[in-house]
Amino acid sequence: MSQPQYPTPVLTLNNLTVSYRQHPALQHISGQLLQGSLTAVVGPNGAGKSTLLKSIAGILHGQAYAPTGSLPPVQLHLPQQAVAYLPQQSELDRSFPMDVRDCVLLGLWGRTGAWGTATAAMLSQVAHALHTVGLQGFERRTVGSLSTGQLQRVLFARLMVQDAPLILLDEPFNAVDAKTTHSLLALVQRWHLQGRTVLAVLHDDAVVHAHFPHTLLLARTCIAWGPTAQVLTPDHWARARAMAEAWDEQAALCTV
Ligand SMILES: Nc1ncnc2c1ncn2[C@@H]1O[C@H](COP(=O)(O)OP(=O)(O)OP(=O)(O)O)[C@@H](O)[C@H]1O
Repeated sequence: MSQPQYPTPVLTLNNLTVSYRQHPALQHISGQLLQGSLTAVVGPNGAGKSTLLKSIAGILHGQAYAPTGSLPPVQLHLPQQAVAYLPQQSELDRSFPMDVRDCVLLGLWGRTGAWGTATAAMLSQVAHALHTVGLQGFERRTVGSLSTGQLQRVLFARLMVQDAPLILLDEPFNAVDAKTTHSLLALVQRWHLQGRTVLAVLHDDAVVHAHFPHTLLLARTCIAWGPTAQVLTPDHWARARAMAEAWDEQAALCTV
């Protein structure tokens, strides 16, 4: 008799709360990401979307905790190395003197080691990834000389070689033209079909409706999380915007 197939969680959030210097940025987020799911994270500016991704990627500069309960606030059911993270471009130092090939090779860091040499197989993986994103021949260009869209393609090539089961994308299509967005969305779709789990911060509801079956709507707390059509309703957005209007960046420090 065959066993029933239960969806496997790759990530559980247990009452995740994050504060930066005692100012809360996220509060009481609980839920699970199931293996192979494709989920958008949306919400007003300052809603805590990037904070959520950084908490999962393990690169948070704030404090993450669970105010109640004994479980860890972010429970990855995968090793941390199994998580690939694409930061917002504004967080990258483009003046760093690195060429495109080395930038993509960083995705293989775990296999080359800090001072390791890239093998012919690795270089061929890099060439293949650059070809897939339409940047063959760009290997020796410095990252600082690329347009925003070209750099985003390079970073997607890096994610490809990283070959991670959980992929976090922070505003992957920001300042990227429609043609590039279209080809990067095709890559996201391919990752989804390969069974990878993808969580992406997005600002364009039309893109979310068209390509992301699940959505988490954040306004420092969870407004709704589930099938996209049930989450992106006018009522939910009105609640999220009303909460955003009430945020006070100068509020007194939380001492609880
Ligand atoms: N390193 C930090 N130090 C102090 N406060 C921070 C830090 N990072 C974020 N914040 C604050 O936390 C809150 C949530 O920020 P976050 O960047 O996570 O929101 P977001 O939803 O990604 O916003 P946006 O849509 O504008 O990118 C904001 O009030 C922000 O100012």
